Amino acid sequence: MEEEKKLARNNRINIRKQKRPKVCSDKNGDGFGKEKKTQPLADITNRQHFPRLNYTPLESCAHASSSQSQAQYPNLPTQQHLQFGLSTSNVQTNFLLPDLNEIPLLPELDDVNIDGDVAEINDATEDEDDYEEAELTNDELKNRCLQKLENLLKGCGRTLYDFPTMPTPVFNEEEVDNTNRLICEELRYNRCSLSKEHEQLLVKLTSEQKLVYDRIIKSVNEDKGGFFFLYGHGGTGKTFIWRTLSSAIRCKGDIVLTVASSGIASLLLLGGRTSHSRFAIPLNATEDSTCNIKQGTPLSKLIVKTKLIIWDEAPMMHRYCFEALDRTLRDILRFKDASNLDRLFGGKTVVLGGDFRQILPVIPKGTRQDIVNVTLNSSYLWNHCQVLKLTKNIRLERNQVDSHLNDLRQFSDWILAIGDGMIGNSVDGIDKVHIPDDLIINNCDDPICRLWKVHIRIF
Ligand SMILES: Nc1ncnc2c1ncn2[C@@H]1O[C@H](COP(=O)(O)OP(=O)(O)OP(=O)(O)O)[C@@H](O)[C@H]1O
Repeated sequence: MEEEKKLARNNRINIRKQKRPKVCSDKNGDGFGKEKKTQPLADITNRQHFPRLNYTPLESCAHASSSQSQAQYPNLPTQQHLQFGLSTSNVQTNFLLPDLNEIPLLPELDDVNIDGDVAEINDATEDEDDYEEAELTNDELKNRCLQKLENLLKGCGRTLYDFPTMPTPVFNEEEVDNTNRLICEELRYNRCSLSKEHEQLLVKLTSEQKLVYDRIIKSVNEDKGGFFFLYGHGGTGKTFIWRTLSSAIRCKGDIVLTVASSGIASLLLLGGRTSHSRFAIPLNATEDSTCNIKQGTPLSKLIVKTKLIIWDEAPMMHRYCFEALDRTLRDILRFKDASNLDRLFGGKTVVLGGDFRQILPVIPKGTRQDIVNVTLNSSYLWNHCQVLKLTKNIRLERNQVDSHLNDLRQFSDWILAIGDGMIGNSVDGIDKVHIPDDLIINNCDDPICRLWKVHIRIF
């Protein structure tokens, strides 16, 4: 027993000390004992399957292939399972990239694609790789691979520039920050299917929806910033426009942040979050509050890269929340361009949406005046806001077969008229609205049961 433990300990030590793999497999996978050949990087990257590969850090390849070969060839000494070597003192270029074709033990390549789960194969890189699923072009994939190698080498006090035959990565500000989990999450969408979705949604837009879409997309494309409010009552297609806008931008590999004032509303948005959670808005925002986002953090980098911010159900939020976001974006984005300090939301395109007839901010025991004072349109921001309107209730129009369509139309018009202050008399500051008889449940023993039956009948 002691002997076995000693042997195992020696094996581990030998593996760690090993500066380069002593053996590797050949094309047939059974050629242990041959020296590893040096291959130019281009031979490897130009192979047909390469674009489908998720890049895998060297340690992962070594780990994955090593454990699989152990499963297949249990009788081989442990060292012979290690197929790649990366020494802290002596890195050989021919070991930097796994020779994927020539190592059949490196698991099924079809499983290791850009949508795949290297992380599942390799526990060691689970945290690191599970967000690296953004769709990449061949060049981006190659560059990421090289960036990762460069980072690994830097950890060893070396650099790819030490190896003249190796290509070098491009690191620049606009480059995808693949260590930023927040950015990677926002780039994870399937661009191809989003592009198709966008085409389908775009042709369906009504003329007033198309006008709204064009205004916002123009602002995003020109990158000059803009502050919009999309005003439309229920069923006019606000969510439909959010989907069209976000698919248009995301299918190009750009970032849209979709938030809503409430958790339930955020569920209707693809990638939606609550605004408090996404922008770290203080729970009790005051007149001078800023969001809890520090310069240089992953969240601030995500915001810098964002093309469009969509904020649904905005009217129910206290105006201090929007003002806090405005101050924070100016502060973050002034480092990109000093003039952003003087621009609304730091020059980002921000679209809020909702209906002021619906829920307004809740002020405990507040008067009407208190509530009006804290709504968005009492903010300094509102003076700079471009209000876009949707008026046609598409939800109703799509239900033309519904035998209760007329009832629904009447009810919808009546509710809107109340919201617009067209119905009701003001007596001593209190508005009184007459409810039509057909909407009142009279003479009933069990009103809740009756209401339930009526509700089911109509909807
Ligand atoms: N141009 C369109 N073509 C086809 N269907 C549409 C169109 N616009 C909206 N719809 C449909 O109408 C319904 C209502 O739209 P949507 O949910 O976007 O409205 P909304 O303004 O967000 O409503 P609410 O405020 O109640 O959430 C949805 O089923 C949506 O798919």
